[in-house]
Amino acid sequence: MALSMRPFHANHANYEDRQDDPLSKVLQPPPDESPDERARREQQQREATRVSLEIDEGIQEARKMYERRKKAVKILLLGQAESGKSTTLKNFQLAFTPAHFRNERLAWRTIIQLNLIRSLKTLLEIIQDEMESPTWTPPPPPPIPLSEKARGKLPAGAPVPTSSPANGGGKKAATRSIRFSTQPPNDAPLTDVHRRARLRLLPLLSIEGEMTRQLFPELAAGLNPLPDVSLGTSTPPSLPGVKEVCVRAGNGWKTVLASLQAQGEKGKGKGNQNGPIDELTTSLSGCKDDMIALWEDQAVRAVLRRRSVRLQDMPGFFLNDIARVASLQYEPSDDDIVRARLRTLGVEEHRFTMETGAAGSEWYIYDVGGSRSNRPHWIPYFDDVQAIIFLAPLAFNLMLEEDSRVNRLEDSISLWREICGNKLLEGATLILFFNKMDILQATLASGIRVQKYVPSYAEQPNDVLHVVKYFRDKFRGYHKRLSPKPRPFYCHETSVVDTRATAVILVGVKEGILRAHLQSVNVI
Ligand SMILES: Nc1nc2c(ncn2[C@@H]2O[C@H](COP(=O)(O)OP(=O)(O)OP(=O)(O)O)[C@@H](O)[C@H]2O)c(=O)[nH]1
Ligand SMILES: [Mg+2]
Repeated sequence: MALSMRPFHANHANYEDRQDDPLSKVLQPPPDESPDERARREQQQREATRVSLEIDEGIQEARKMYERRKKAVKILLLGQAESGKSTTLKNFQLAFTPAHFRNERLAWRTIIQLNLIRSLKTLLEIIQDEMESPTWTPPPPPPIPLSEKARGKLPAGAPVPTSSPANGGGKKAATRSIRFSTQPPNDAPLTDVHRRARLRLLPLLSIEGEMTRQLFPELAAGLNPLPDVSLGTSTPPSLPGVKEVCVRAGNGWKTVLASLQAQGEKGKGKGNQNGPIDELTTSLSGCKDDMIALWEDQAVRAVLRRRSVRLQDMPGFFLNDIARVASLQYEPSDDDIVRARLRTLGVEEHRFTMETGAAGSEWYIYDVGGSRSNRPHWIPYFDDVQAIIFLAPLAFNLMLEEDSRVNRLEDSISLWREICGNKLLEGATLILFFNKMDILQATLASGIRVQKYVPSYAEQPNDVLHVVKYFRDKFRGYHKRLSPKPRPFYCHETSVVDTRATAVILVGVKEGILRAHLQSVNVI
């Protein structure tokens, strides 16, 4: 298009000399052109010139972008789903582009509220399951104090929590802000009070479902949007249901959130209607006391213990922060944003112009979806990255969410082997993060033995020091054996939800990558 317009503009000066050029001939004004026709033709020529210049500028801009990208440092974050890639990215943003990070606070508020409801949903499902289990029989209602009966304050048959100092007395216990169970933790049964609290909280789940549908329509339909194949080779497809808030590559969800927010503002302008975002906040706030009571309840805790469920290790866990997150004035802290869970799908490119450190330098960080169906989408990014940060939580006792037959650590190791041996990546620096060290620590402290899951670990001490050393040696061995060319092995133990400790590690990582990059382009 730009080419065909050139004769009007850039080559106009030698127009007369081009009488033999067939294109010029076609473009010659007709000999009997009227003044009106001439004016129209000249107007068209001016318009064509303007468009042509615009296209030229666009090409220039694209060329500059390309050059900038070629010179920039490019990092790929890899690892299985839930390994902490997006959380590491947020740490990068917080450390090196804090202003940009904090600009997105409002968008994260909704995601965190949805995270909270997700954990609540799991809790309610467990409570329901417990109550429906054949061994559960509703305990007889505790005796109603005669004085209460006589005053006729309670409906017939209503269960009345026991009056005790622990729950603030019988009268107070009938309100929502009670502690439901007062018996010793291990014998406390679930009662009708729990069932009713659960029923009161159920509407929150519908609101969450509706919100998720609006934010991520294709996911809410329960479809797996990407084919399920491993890195390079095909495996039988599996369609895991979407169980949490997801984000497609790109920043689409932030735009949708902004428009939902605007919808709310418009509603307010008209003096009545709340938008969906305000509705979510108001509903959460209305359910706050019930949520706190249920989560802090001894009988509920006993059920979780019996079933060995540690909700606090699940992604996007905010049940310990209900009072804050479910308040009307909630504003996420930096830590909240870092801990928020938003599953990545596909590959997201994030451009950084450093605000601190090597200020002004350009970095591109690619954050990828880590579940098996996402992995084929990583490959196009392999031939142009300087460094890979590979996240491998030492989750020796957990299975993949998308395939409950596959051990997470085993999956991480086979992925690491593929990355180490990949020819396209032979020039890239590989940096290994043993992430979620806090969870490893808690797992080992709870008495779970590595040997049970990894028989070759044998009788070595079941502590962090030995476990880390054992697996570091394994990862180092594959790195050495499979790398097409020798390269240094870097390994860090991280808990990337700890932003302060992570910032220190990232500064070192950033400097190392920058040095290697400058060396490769012969600047130093
Ligand atoms: N306790 C703890 N939680 C972590 C750590 N790193 C990440 N998380 C949490 O784990 C969850 C998953 O982290 P993400 O960063 O979203 O994982 P991801 O690798 O991007 O996952 P995909 O996008 O599905 O590939 C989030 O809720 C994080 O807050 C850690 O070191 N310790
Ligand atoms: Mg992610």
